[in-house]
Amino acid sequence: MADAKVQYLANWLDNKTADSLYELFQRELDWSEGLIKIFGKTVKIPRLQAWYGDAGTDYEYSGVKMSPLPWQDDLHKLKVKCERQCGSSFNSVLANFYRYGKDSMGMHSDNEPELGPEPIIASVSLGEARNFDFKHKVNGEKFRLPLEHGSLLIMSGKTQKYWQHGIAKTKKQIEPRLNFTFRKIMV
Ligand SMILES: O=C(O)CCC(=O)C(=O)O
Ligand SMILES: [Fe+2]
Repeated sequence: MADAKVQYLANWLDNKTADSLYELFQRELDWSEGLIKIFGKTVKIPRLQAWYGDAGTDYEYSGVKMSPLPWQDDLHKLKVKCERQCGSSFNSVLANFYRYGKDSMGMHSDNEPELGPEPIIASVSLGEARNFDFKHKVNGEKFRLPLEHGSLLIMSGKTQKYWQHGIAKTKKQIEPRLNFTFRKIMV
């Protein structure tokens, strides 16, 4: 991919760990129906989500101000494992719970000013594999990458500047998927 730095590590978590975290995070995290503002109207987003992070890492997301919950222990351990892998530090995570095929995430870039000019984002996936779509903002080039159970995707460099990404809906009968995108918010 031109203008991007993307690394995909399949089976980054061994299967046993991935299976147990998949169960544990569904149970233990404080999932809620997120809200966003579209043209001044507040609407539910098509998935559940939860923000965890260090105190003070407030984040404005699609017009809605979010304050992080304090780290859950296992999530904090996963953060440390991502930090070791990436050689950089993270202070917050957006957790997403795609309950079924019609849950999705629209095309976007993680390019909020709080993330700095070339953010490193570490994205852990658990459960049903879902397609991660990339689209180049200038030439429209596309890539599709299924994010599998236990995988880690690292996006860095100019990826957010030049590419959008998202999770499309599917009509297939599928199991839930969890995703965790660890970020560093400049405070
Ligand atoms: O679920 C995914 O893999 C994508 C999540 C994402 O793009 C985000 O949280 O910004
Ligand atoms: Fe994203």
